[in-house]
Amino acid sequence: MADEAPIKDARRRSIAPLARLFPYLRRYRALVAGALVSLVLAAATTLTLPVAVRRMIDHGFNEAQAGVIHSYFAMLVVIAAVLAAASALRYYFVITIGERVVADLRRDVFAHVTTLSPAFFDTARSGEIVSRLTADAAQIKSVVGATASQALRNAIMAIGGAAMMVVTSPRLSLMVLGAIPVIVLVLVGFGRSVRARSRHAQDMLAEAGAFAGEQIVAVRTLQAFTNEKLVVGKFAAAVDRAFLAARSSIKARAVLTFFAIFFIFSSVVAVLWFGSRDVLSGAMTAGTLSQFLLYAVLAAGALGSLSEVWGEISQAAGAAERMSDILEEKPGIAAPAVPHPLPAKALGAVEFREVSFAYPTRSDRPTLKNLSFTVRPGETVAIVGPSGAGKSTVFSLLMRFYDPEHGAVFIDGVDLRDADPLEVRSRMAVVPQDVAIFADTAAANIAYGNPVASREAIEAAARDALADTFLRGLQNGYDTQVGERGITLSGGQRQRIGIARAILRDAPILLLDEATSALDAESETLVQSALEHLMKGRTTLVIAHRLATVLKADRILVLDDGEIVEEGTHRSLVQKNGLYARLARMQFERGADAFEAAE
Ligand SMILES: Nc1ncnc2c1ncn2[C@@H]1O[C@H](COP(=O)(O)OP(=O)(O)OP(=O)(O)O)[C@@H](O)[C@H]1O
Repeated sequence: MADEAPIKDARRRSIAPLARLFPYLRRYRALVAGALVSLVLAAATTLTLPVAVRRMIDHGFNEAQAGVIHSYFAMLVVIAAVLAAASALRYYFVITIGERVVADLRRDVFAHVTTLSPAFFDTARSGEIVSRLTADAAQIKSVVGATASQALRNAIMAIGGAAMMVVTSPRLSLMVLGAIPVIVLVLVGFGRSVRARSRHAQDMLAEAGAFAGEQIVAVRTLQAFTNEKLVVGKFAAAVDRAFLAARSSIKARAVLTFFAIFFIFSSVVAVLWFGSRDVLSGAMTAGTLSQFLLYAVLAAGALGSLSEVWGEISQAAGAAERMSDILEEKPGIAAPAVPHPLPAKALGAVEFREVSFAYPTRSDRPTLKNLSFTVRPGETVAIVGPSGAGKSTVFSLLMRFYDPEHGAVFIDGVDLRDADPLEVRSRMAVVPQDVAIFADTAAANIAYGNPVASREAIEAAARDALADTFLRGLQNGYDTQVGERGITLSGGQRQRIGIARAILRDAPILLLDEATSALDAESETLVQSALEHLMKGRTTLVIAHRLATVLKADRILVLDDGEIVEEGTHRSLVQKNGLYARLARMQFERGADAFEAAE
């Protein structure tokens, strides 16, 4: 690990990551060709101007050749028209390419992020990933869309200008040539420091963005704990750090610009000084000196802007690298080359065989220890245990969000590691404790369980989940916007949406994580009835927090510290008077009467 950092640093300094964009550019060959043609045309037209100027100075300004000067001006107008058209086309092609490429890149990065396993998200901050999709992508867009073409135009102008300088006066050109190594050295030296600083600035900005994102998502908690001042202070400090980092990068760039322009123009002045002596001695015409000077100014200006543009290009290289880092992130969980198909007719049998597991972020502490149990098709098994016992982890392994370290998990006799995770998950429907509601219509939220479901199917699922009545009561019924920027649903309503989603998914295995938050009696009855409907004919694993649920379960597994410590029915476990009996007395207080009755 230790020697990896310098390699990465060396790689970071280069603009090589931009090469990752070539496959995207290749898709739009016609646009790229159009951009290149108009670019070269614009540069070539500009390069003809000094010749026209020399001719006007040497031949134009005397009475005898008044006709010639008219035709020269007419030609200049034509050149201006070509230059204008070529520049406009270049703008169109180049900006379109930039937008197109970045749209593709954004889509690919987002698509890739959705394939990454939860282990990646355990350590990555979602705000940072969003910043890759927005800030970094915007930076790449400006480079692909404008800076790259500016760089190319300046390169053409610099090379073309230099070539024309040699053509115009080889002697003066030689002098300029002497100055170039000095200039290049300065540019390269400062360029490095500018890039390092701007990368740092970008990192700082991403950090501030991630912090703000986190707080905004949790704004209710933030306000409830009246931590506005604290949080604003922290954000202000983060923004200030980003500003200071940006200022240091700007300073370095300003210094770079000073040296670039000073060196380049002072060498032009020196050349002019020598050239003027040649004109005085008659070795050169005034027009030729003007032509040489104009080429020198064009070439020098182009070099100067190249140095500026270079900073932006390397910034974008940093952005491209961060985006490709995400693209290169291999999903920890992937289908094998030849996935073992699950039986065509799903049974819904589940088995954990000697499963041991530790989260990658806490590899020293096993969360599940040698866990073995089976669930027969159609059976309802409740998992009960103290907080942190590993109940949710069992679900995560079953959905193959993580792989066990030892042992294996089977569905219908197939080891999950041999199957395609998409197929495995498509056999399951999950109702989590906290149902995620997306900013969309109520109908679309239910259809998340099966995006191709018909409107009738959605409404039928809502009826079965006992959500139909309250949905119809909303302002626009099923088409009411819910979630962010829409109406907020109550806990019980969210759960029933979650249940409707699971009904629509119609999967043979059902994973229920009962909400711990207390619903009022009426909501609870509704949710319970909806669940009963959902569980019919399916294998159900339920993390149980309610007496009604454990009473109905065929079997109860009692989990403690990653191990099954007891197993049986409510009655047998209460009689055993072990951990379950203790938990039941504490957890099921609300249903105390029923509890007594069941005993
Ligand atoms: N993504 C994660 N990374 C690291 N550790 C985790 C992760 N998720 C859970 N844990 C840890 O694993 C242990 C088991 O967690 P799990 O969520 O499975 O417990 P649980 O029985 O479902 O608890 P609760 O009833 O409180 O939800 C806990 O100690 C928890 O801190």
